[in-house]
Amino acid sequence: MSIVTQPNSIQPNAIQLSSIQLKNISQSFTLNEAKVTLFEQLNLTIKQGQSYAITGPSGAGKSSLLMLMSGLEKPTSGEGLYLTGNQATSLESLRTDIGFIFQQFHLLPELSALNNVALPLKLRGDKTAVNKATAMLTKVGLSDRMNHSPSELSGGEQQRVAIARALVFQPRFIFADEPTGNLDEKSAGDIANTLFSCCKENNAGLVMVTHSERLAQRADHIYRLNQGRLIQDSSHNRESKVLEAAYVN
Ligand SMILES: Nc1ncnc2c1ncn2[C@@H]1O[C@H](COP(=O)(O)OP(=O)(O)OP(=O)(O)O)[C@@H](O)[C@H]1O
Repeated sequence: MSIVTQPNSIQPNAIQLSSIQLKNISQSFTLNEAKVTLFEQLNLTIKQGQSYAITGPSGAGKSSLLMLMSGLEKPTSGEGLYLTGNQATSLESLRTDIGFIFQQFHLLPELSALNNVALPLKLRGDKTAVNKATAMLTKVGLSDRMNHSPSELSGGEQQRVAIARALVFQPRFIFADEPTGNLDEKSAGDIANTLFSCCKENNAGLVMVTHSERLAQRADHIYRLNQGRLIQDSSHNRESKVLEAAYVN
């Protein structure tokens, strides 16, 4: 194990950041007796504290890949590992440490925006759930919409509630499927700022599936999924040196 420290830092509380490792992952489906292979033998490591964009044509399998790396679905073959400190566990144990922003939001229709956002905290027994949810909704620009139900909100506003819900309990990893898909350019920029700043504040890993080249360019790493192959854009690598320095291997 090697520990790299920041200059002038005080030992020994090196931050132990987690990572997600996909090893030789393949995913295929049988549709009308025909086998459809999305990808084969794919390898990828996601580090806490880094941001990743996954781009590629519609139907390439980007959302499916996001579901696999977050442990919400299982691959046809291959292995997914969640590495924390010296421990390697299956991706199922990642569930309590992730915030997921779904393409279709998945907000609970009978709850207000405030209660949708407070829910993950309440489920964790946090007595300050409502205060934290209020602060998070204010951060995403919805301070005047807290008591509205999802059906009373526009698509873009529901998107922001979903983002607030994913960020509010400070998860180690955030997975976002088209997080700015329903937003105008100004709101998309604002939401991207919130996503990146919250991840930075909490040292969270961020993995986004997006068709927006502008959003992808803001990530530390860009991957393109096309015809079953995942290729890193090697001309684009903005890996955060500060976070890397604190990374424990
Ligand atoms: N559980 C499933 N059973 C059968 N086919 C599936 C399943 N999940 C995904 N697919 C198929 O896999 C393909 C890839 O879907 P996916 O949503 O991952 O693509 P995508 O790259 O995210 O597309 P988009 O950019 O349009 O959202 C699609 O043709 C989809 O119908």
